[in-house]
Amino acid sequence: MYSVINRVRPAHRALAFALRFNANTEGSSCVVTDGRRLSPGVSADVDPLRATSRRFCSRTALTQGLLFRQMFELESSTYTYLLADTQTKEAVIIDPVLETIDRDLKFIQQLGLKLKVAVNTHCHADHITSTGLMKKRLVGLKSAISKFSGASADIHLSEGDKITFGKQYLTVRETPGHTDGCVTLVLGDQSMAFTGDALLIRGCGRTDFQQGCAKTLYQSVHQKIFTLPDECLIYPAHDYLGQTVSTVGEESKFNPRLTKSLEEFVGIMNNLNLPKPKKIDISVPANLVCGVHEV
Ligand SMILES: N[C@@H](CCC(=O)N[C@@H](CSS)C(=O)NCC(=O)O)C(=O)O
Repeated sequence: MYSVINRVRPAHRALAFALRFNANTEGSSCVVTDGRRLSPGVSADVDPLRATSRRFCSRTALTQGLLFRQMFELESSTYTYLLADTQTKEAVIIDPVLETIDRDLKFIQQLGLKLKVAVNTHCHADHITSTGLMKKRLVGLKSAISKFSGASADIHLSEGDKITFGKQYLTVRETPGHTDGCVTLVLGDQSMAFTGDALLIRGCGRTDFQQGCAKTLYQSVHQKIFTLPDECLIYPAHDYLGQTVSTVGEESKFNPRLTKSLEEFVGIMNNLNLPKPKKIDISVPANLVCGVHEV
């Protein structure tokens, strides 16, 4: 971990430390960003140039018997989540990244967890999943992804499926639009939702490749995420501004894209003009085979 942090720019290093040491605690944590340009339709409420002094809520759910960790991968700004039952030690990892496999496996080993399932919220375009390699390193680990993703996995998920670990479980809600195979994973007591790229904090996943469809995404978010309790914590697959967590209540009130009408939303999404992810041409083919393409 230290060697990774030492190779990066000072602002990134500070962000990594802030996320490692301050996230997942009660109250709020100070995080730092590197002044990225905001995408069209993304709120300027979080000014990246002034974000060094901003504080972001990082409260976690208080579900009894749940261990929860949010981990960050710097290059793709991806969040990986680890959830475990504190009694049985059975665990699930969400959206693990190839570059951070050693960190994640070391952490799992240190905490004495039995990792049952590695689940991807969708076939990622910007980074390669570590799921396939993790399966090679952890006997009995199963991979899971939506049946609509087109990707190979041990478990193909569909609406209403439950991923259990000890007394805890995640329920699958299909939330297509960024890709056909996007799912949101909701903790059993509906206190947390892992939204992948469907809903980001004050943003959402782009809809300009991999079967993306703005109208479908709008309907997914409104029907499958905004119908969760207002207090439900939102944990996305990415954040580019140092934000760590939001809630259904906040996003349904303040999300600059998804509070618009369907027509306005489609207009915003069709005019984002974002450069394509740098690693898309290697990530997608690799993620279609659990990240082990030509490995
Ligand atoms: N610069 C990054 C890619 C950034 C990006 O396109 N992010 C995606 C999610 S990963 S496919 C996205 O949906 N962004 C939404 C937005 O509004 O920014 C790279 O080169 O990898």
